[in-house]
Amino acid sequence: MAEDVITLSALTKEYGGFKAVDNLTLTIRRGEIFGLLGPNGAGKSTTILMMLGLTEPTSGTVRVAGHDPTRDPLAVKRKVGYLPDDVGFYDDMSGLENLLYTARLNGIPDETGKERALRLLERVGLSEHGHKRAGTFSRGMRQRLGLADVLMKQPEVIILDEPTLGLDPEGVRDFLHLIQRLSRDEGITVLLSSHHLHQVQQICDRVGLFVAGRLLAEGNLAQLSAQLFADEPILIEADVRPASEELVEQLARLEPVIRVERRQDGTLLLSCRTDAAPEIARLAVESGAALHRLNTKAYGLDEIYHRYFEGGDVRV
Ligand SMILES: Nc1ncnc2c1ncn2[C@@H]1O[C@H](COP(=O)(O)OP(=O)(O)OP(=O)(O)O)[C@@H](O)[C@H]1O
Repeated sequence: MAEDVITLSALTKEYGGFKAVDNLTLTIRRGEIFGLLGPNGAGKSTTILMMLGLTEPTSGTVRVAGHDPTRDPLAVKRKVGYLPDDVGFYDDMSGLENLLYTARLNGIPDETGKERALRLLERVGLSEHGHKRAGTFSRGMRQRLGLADVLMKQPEVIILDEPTLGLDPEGVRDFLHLIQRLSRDEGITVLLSSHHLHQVQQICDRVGLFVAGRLLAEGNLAQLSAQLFADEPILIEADVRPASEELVEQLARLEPVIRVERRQDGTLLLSCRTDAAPEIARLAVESGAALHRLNTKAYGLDEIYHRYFEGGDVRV
């Protein structure tokens, strides 16, 4: 069993009476890439700030790399690299000079610092640009330089807050794969916050879904679906033409049917407790409509995305 690197127990942060993070319990293991996923305002940044010792929990405990960030923020800072969504560099200095500056701030000897900086520039694909002023770097280059920067102190854990913000699709893909390679090659634990389910899912071993300060589910995609849709396990797509209002109402009244949704392409999507396909087919045909297609499908990424990230029906 792998060692736990980050442990959050009943962690809560209140601002006034408002709970930005509500009773969060979560464990992240060494070498894992964990995605902290949730729509804006879900409490991701607040959780990260508590892990870094930059804000104090109202209640509950945090341990990161063997330390309590509230009591010993410096010990955590030595072992944890943090990449905010917009990294600040000295724009008049070159990429390499920025990394050397970080080396000095972290008490790394010049010789070691230079070797490390050159190796990291190469790792993040910036060796050709190391001598250019950081101010001339594109958003994607800045993010890669930011990654090299947090790796200078050889952290055990890196925490990335919305690292793909503002990158184009190709930049997003390259950056995510770079994180994945670094984690695999160097055994670094990665915590990545994002509100892009599709992105997070590409590289994370596990994700935790946050909504309104609470962790609704965690695990890989199949586990998330199982937790989120436990009480409505069957999804049926029906292509019925025409699907009159009256038919939709009749379908919604069927005992196993929890909800009926009319999709943009005109098809119906029915969430059911049990497989109601025979009853759906019967009602459709009795209504005089043509039944073009009826199939059951598994809950997956799209359903999770639709419900929790597109302002769908959020049940907290
Ligand atoms: N210093 C603060 N004072 C009062 N409320 C705050 C403070 N910081 C955060 N909040 C509130 O706490 C909630 C969670 O914010 P947080 O920034 O952690 O969310 P997030 O998931 O990181 O979202 P985003 O992606 O928008 O940053 C929000 O409703 C926010 O307005």
